[in-house]
Amino acid sequence: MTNLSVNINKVATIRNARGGNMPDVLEVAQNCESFGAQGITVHPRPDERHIRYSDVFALKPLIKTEFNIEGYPCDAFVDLVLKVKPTQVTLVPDAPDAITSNAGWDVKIHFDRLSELVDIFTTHGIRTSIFVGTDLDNIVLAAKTGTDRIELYTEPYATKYPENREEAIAPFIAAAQQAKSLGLGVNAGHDLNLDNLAYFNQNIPWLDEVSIGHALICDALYYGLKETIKLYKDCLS
Ligand SMILES: CC(=O)[C@@H](O)[C@H](O)COP(=O)(O)O
Ligand SMILES: NCC(=O)COP(=O)(O)O
Repeated sequence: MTNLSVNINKVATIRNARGGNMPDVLEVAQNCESFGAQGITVHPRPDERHIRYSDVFALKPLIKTEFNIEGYPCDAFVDLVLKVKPTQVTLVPDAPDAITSNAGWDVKIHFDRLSELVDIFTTHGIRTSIFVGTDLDNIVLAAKTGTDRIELYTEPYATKYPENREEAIAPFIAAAQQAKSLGLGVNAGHDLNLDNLAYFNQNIPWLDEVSIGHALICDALYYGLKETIKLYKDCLS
């Protein structure tokens, strides 16, 4: 079974628009769990334009499922993760001014730093995941860092899916097979939604986890959070 981790960044974006505490991201995270989400994902960025570092500390004692912190490993991020000790840290190579994540790591270029980070987090009992595209050699190098998992960057899949889903999924099946053969767990995320998720999951049945934020929070406007989480979990069953 593939776990659903709900990324609550967008909930914080709405809260931050008015400066108060509505919606309450802590309450929403707990609601997601009680409605069946198997994890909560946050992606704090240096400008704290959505999830704030203080939210991450406040969430930690409340999250009863898997807590996944994603982000670019600047010193402040590494310090945050080591203090909070989530279940999983996902290392993402996005620039501070990126609107959203737009690529996976080039592991060859960043191999030494990624290996060092994996070692540090592993020593502290935190599962590690490295955000990557579908290049097979890059996944071999990711495995050599000692990471537990990779997260496949699924934006190219989501973009191509409406025109040709067989072509869209092919490189992701190959990448996930490569990861599996190297003993890596496989996560996936970015732009997954109610249209494209079931097909992705059916074609990669050994997928461990998807983290979904933008589309899921938008769908919750129409269906409500409880029904939306059920609809996403139905895609993963
Ligand atoms: C790594 C990844 O794909 C997601 O964490 C994505 O970056 C979500 O962040 P936003 O909600 O800020 O777009
Ligand atoms: N890791 C991907 C994630 O957390 C959510 O991405 P998106 O669904 O907001 O595109």
